[in-house]
Amino acid sequence: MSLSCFELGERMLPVEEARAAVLALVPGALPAERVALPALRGRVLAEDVLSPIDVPQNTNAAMDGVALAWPEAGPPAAGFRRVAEIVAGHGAGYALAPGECAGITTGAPLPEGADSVIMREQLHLETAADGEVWVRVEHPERVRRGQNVRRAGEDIARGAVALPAGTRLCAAELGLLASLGAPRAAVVRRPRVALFSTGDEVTAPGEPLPAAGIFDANRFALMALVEEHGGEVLDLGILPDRRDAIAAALARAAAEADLVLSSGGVSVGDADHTRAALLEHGELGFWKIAIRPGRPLACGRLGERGVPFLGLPGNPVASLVTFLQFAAPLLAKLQGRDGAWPRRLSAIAEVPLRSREGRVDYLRGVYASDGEGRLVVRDTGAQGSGILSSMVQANCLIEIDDARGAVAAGEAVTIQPLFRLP
Ligand SMILES: Nc1nc2c(c(=O)[nH]1)N[C@H]1C(S)=C(S)[C@@H](COP(=O)(O)OP(=O)(O)OC[C@H]3O[C@@H](n4cnc5c(N)ncnc54)[C@H](O)[C@@H]3O)O[C@H]1N2
Ligand code: MOO
Repeated sequence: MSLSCFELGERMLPVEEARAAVLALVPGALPAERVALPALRGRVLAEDVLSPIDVPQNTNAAMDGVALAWPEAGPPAAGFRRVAEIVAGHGAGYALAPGECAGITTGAPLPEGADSVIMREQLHLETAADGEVWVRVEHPERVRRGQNVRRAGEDIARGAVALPAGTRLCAAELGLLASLGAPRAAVVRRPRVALFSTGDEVTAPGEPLPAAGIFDANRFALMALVEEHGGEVLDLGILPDRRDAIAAALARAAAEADLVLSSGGVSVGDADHTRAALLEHGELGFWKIAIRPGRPLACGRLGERGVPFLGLPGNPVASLVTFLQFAAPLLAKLQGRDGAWPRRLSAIAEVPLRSREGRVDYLRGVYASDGEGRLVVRDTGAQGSGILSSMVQANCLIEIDDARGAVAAGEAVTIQPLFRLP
C-alpha cells in the first residue's frame, strides 16, 4: 500500500510517489445512481452494460436493391422473378424460393432463403407480357455470395458486454447505449468538488482591482477543469484571511464534498489562518514535490469522513499543472477510472526544450502531425508559472522527467494532450 500524505516528511517528493499518496486518500469509486439517457453525457458507467438484444436485431440489407439466394451455378438465363417489395420497418418473416428475388431497401430484414443483396445500380428490370417483373444482374461475375448483408448480432451479440464499467459516456457510447434500447444507465455519482481561493490580494472579477490586487483567475480555471474531469463544483469563493470564515467554509466542504481544492497559501508558510483552520478540521501534510511548476502542495483529509484536500499552489499555471497531475487522477479514481489519467503520447521535439535535472518539468506545448505523419511538438515560448497565456496557446503539456536535462531538437519527448477542441 502507498504511504498516505502524512508519512512522507520533508524530502522533495518524486511526482509518481506524490501521485500514489494522493490516490491513497480515497478507497475507490463513489456509489452508483441511475440516470436517464439525455443526462448521461460525460458520466462514467458503474457497471457493465450487457446487450438485451442482437445488434442489429435482424439480418438485413446494407444496400437498396434486391435480395436473393445466389445460385452456385450462376444466375438463371431468364433472370430472377421479383415476388415482393420489402421496405425497412416491414417484412420480417418473408420467405423466398430459389430463382425468386425481392426488392429490398437498406435496413429491411432479409427474407428467409436469401443470402445476398445486389444493389439497384447493377440491375436490369424487364416487365413481361403477363406483368411479372424479371431482374437480371449486369455483372454476375462480380457478385460474391453473402455480399451487402449485415448479419444479426454482427456488431453486438445478445448478452455480450456492450460497454464495460468505467467507460466515460461521450457521443459514440451514448449512440451505442441508445441502440440497445436502454432508457437509462447506472453511473457513478459525480464527485462534488469544493473549491476556494485564498490570498489578501485575490479579487473577484467584477470588483474594483486594488492597487496591489490580482483578479481571481485560478478558481474559474479550476472550476472548468473540475467539470471537464467529470466533477461538480461547490464554489466557496475567495476566503478572507479570517480563521472563523475559513473554518465555517471548511466545515461545509467537509460535510458536502468528495474533494476539497484550494489555490494559494501553500508555500513556505508563515503560520497563516488557512493553514491553522485546515489543521483544526483535519490532518494535513505540506509537501515539496520535484515538479516545475508547482513545487509546493498541501495534502490532507478533512472532517469526520476524511474528505481529501489538495492545496494547490497560487501561481496560475502551477495550479493548473498540479490539478492535472494530482487532482485529475483522484477524480478519475472517484469515478472508477483508476489509471485513466494522465494520458500520455510520444512526440518529436521540433525545437530545443529547456529543462533541468532533479524535477519533472511540465512545459506548455503545441503538438501536431508533420508531413510524414509523425507527432511533433514545440513549446509555447515564455514558461513562467504566472503566464496563463502560455496555457491558452497550449494543446498539451510536455513532460520532461527528472533524470533528463535539456532536450535537443529531434529527440522524442512525452506529451500529455489537454482536453481541448480545436
Ligand atoms: N521562499 C519560497 N518562496 C516561494 C516558494 C518556495 O519554495 N520558497 N515557492 C514558490 C512557488 S514555486 C510558488 S508556485 C508559490 C506558491 O505559493 P502559494 O501557493 O503560497 O501561493 P501564493 O503565494 O498565495 O501566490 C503565488 C502567486 O500566485 C498568485 N495567485 C494566488 N492566488 C491566485 C488566484 N486565485 N488567481 C490568480 N493568481 C493568484 C499570487 O498573487 C502570487 O503572485 O510560492 C513561491 N514562493
Ligand atoms: O509552483 Mo511554482 O509555480 O513552481 O513556480
